[in-house]
Amino acid sequence: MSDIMLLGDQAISAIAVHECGEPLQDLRRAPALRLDPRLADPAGEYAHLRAGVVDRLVTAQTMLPIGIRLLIVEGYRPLEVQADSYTLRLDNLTRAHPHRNAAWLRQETSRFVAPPEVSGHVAGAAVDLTLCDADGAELWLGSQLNDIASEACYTDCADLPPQARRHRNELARALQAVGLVNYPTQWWHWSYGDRYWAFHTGAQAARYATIARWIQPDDAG
Ligand SMILES: C[C@@H](N)C(=O)N[C@H](C)C(=O)O
Repeated sequence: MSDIMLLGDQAISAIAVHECGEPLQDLRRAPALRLDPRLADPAGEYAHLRAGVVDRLVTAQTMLPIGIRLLIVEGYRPLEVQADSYTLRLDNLTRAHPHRNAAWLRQETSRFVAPPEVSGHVAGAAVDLTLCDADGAELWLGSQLNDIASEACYTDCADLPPQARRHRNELARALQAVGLVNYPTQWWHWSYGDRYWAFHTGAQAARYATIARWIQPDDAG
């Protein structure tokens, strides 16, 4: 697991961003995709993603075996929410490793929580998702989504039940076919158009910049 390019690496923050201007789309109005409410916020921000990401997910779903669907858990995340969880994890790691320097702490924090300035969720570019059956029952992919307590969160974890491995492979095949990139410390985290995606695809720049605060159309006036 040591050769993973972490989100806190300078190679990621050095990548330019050329905002393409694509809007966020509300997945609650995209019936083709099933949305899981476990992280729902009152404004429905979690249910938003850039339109180009939504289109790709819809196509990816058609590439899954019959009877299996994507289950979307979290898309857009406000900057302040990302900043709070980054600071919380950094503080915990600093307490646990008081002799480590700032660079090491930043890298290790980013193993599971992105620095706010490079976060794909804050750009509407990253999505946490899993698989479900035709009735919406979640499939087992080897760990709970967002459970980072065991090695099973790593996408390539060797020690998985065969069916969980099969499901992970099916998810990866479909999402990679439409151009999404996985963060290898978390099998559920995929993105398109953010800096991490640009790094891995060789794109000259990321397509989606940070959206600090998403404003509902009704609030805009
Ligand atoms: C905190 C976890 N759910 C997550 O989203 N991690 C990624 C790497 C992020 O913070 O962007």
